[in-house]
This record gives sequence, C-alpha cells and structure tokens, in this order.
Amino acid sequence: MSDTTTVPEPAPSDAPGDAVLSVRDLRVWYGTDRGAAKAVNGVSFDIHPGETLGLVGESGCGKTTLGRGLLGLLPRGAYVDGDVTFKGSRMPALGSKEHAALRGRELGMIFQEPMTRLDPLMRISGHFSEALKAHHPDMSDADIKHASLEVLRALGIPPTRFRSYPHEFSGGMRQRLTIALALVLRPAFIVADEPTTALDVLVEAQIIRILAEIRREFDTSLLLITHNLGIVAEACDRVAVMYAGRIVEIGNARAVFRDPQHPYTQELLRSTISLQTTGLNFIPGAPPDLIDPPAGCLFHPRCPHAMAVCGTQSPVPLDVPPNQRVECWLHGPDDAIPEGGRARLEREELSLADEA
Ligand SMILES: Nc1ncnc2c1ncn2[C@@H]1O[C@H](COP(=O)(O)OP(=O)(O)OP(=O)(O)O)[C@@H](O)[C@H]1O
Ligand code: NI
Repeated sequence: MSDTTTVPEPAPSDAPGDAVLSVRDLRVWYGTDRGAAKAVNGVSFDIHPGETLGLVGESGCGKTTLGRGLLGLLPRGAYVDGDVTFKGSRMPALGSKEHAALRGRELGMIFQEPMTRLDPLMRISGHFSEALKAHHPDMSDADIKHASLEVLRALGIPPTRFRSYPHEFSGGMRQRLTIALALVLRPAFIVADEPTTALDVLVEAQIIRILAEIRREFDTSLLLITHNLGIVAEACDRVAVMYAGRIVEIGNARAVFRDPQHPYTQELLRSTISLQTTGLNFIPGAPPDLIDPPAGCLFHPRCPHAMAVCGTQSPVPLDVPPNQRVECWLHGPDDAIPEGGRARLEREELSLADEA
C-alpha cells in the first residue's frame, strides 16, 4: 500500500526527549510448568506529559502485566527485560529497590478494588499521613493536612470527611479516595487498572471525568487500562491495542476509532458495537497460547484477511499517516513480503471441522 512507510525505531514523534516515559522492547514472562508465558513480549511506546494513553484488548492479553511491570509490582520470579526511560533518565531495573523507591513518589497506581487498598481501621487522615511520610518523613502534620485537603478538594471530597473511616464512604467515593492517595505525592505517571469496573455506570462516568480533569490540574500522565472503549473515546488522547503480549496498533484515539488499521482493532470495535446492538460480543476464535504462540503474526489464525506471509513471519511495526502505528503485513512493507506472500493463507479449518 502506498500510503504507508517504514520508519526507523523510535519514530521522531516518539523521541524519548518529549516523553515522560519511553518503553522499548519490554518483555515480561511468567514461569509455568509448561514453559514461559510471554504475557508482554516486545512492547514499545511513549507517554507524553499530561497525556492519557488507553490500553485495551481481550482478557489475558497482558494489560495488567504491562502496567504492573512498569511499576515493579510483578510476582516474584517474573522475568523482565527491556529499556524504560523515565523523565529523561534510564529507569532503574523494574522491580529493583531503586525502582521501588520511585513508586509512590513518582509512579502511582490506581486499582480496580479500592477497598482492598484501604485499611478499614484507619481514618482517611491516617492513610494520607502514611503515604506522605513514607516519602517525606519530616513532613509536619499541618503540611500533611494541607497537602491532603488540596487533593481531596480537587476530587470533590469535602474536607469534613478527612477524619472519616473508609467504610463510611460509597464505592465511588472510595475510588476517589484511592485516586487522591495516588495523587498526593504528585507522581508524574500513574497506571489505572480498570479503575471503574467495580462501579455503576453513573459513578463510572464521574470518575472518568475526574481522571480527565486531574491530569490537567496535576500534569500527570496516565496509562488507563480498560475493557470499555467508550471510556477510551471519552478520556484518552491515544490508545494502544494489545493482542497476545504485543501492541498491534497505537495512535490518536479518535483516529484509531474512526479508521482502525489492524484487523484485530477492527474486530474489537465491531464486537463492541455488536455488544451494544445485539448484546453479543465476541471475536471468532480464541487468543493464542502465550506459552506456545503461533508462528508469524499472532493474530493470523483469527484474521479474516490473513495472507501467506502472516503465517510464517512476524509483521514489522509501521507508521500509517497521520499518526497510527500498526503491526500488520497488510500495510507492508512491500519489499519485506516474499514472492507469493500476499496470496490468501491456506488454512486447516476444514480438516479441523471434519475431525469434530
Ligand atoms: N502470576 C502469573 N503466573 C503465570 N501466568 C500469569 C500470571 N499472571 C498472569 N498470567 C498470565 O499472563 C497473561 C496476561 O495476564 P494479564 O492479567 O496481564 O492480562 P489482562 O490483559 O490484564 O487480562 P484482563 O483483561 O482479564 O485483566 C494471561 O495469560 C495470564 O494467565
Ligand atoms: Ni488485567
């Protein structure tokens, strides 16, 4: 296709200089009895100051692993590799002591279940005091109160609630509290992993609005993990679509929704629209085994457009103007596709059906 071009990595717009966080070729593998589960397998992207990047994809594709990996919150024994640049310097090895020191102060996390993050026996004031003192041991009580009330106010929680206990709050208010706790240290980067999944739709909308506002007010960059494409459309500047441990498409959220370039993104959008209209939501076939993934493009066994090359060679990341990046042979590069590679992929579906 003539409107696509090969670009050297990293693309100029992705130069680490502009980004608060640059991730290059990140891998996170889990050891299992059968071998390594490649939950994140060569992921590269940038987040710019104050930007919200949505991260979407089917269950099990590696979203949480990616988010937790960046914060060094992986289970023991996970294998991590790759280069991460944070605020212009190389980030300490993910999961190391130095990295843990950054967490909380410079890196924050908002989880799905706020109650599991709050101590039911501790007043809100105690939570703030603990969070702040962990990084600023000499901070006075007056300063702690001042800093805490400032974020509480920004999140619409009245100062009169400062001495309350977590159970005195509704689910939505509790999630506001955990956001406030993540923000009080003014981190440059926050991962929010399905922050509204446990909430009802109205409260969800409020929280998303709050997230969109606070990143402006606090100049925080946000990686927002969600299954909800509506949330991405409303709250995210860019979106990354993950499939089987890779980002298969990334770009401006509006552009990706209006004109998805990867067949997987197209299927994901189609299945979402179908959920809204028919209540049915699925993409035919199943995601691949992360321990023994298929050769070539990971999506080729499910792809309605698969070509011969897709079954044998991994696609090359390509920039599609104006600002999408996609890993899909349909976009080329032409000179990397072998003779006959564009032929329709012969599949074994029929023989499988015969056996069944
Ligand atoms: N501790 C672990 N040990 C082995 N495999 C794991 C571990 N944690 C996760 N996995 C596997 O890694 C893959 C990615 O999981 P992850 O939770 O990151 O996906 P996800 O995209 O966040 O899914 P969901 O949308 O359901 O939250 C899955 O196949 C999962 O089974
Ligand atoms: Ni997850």
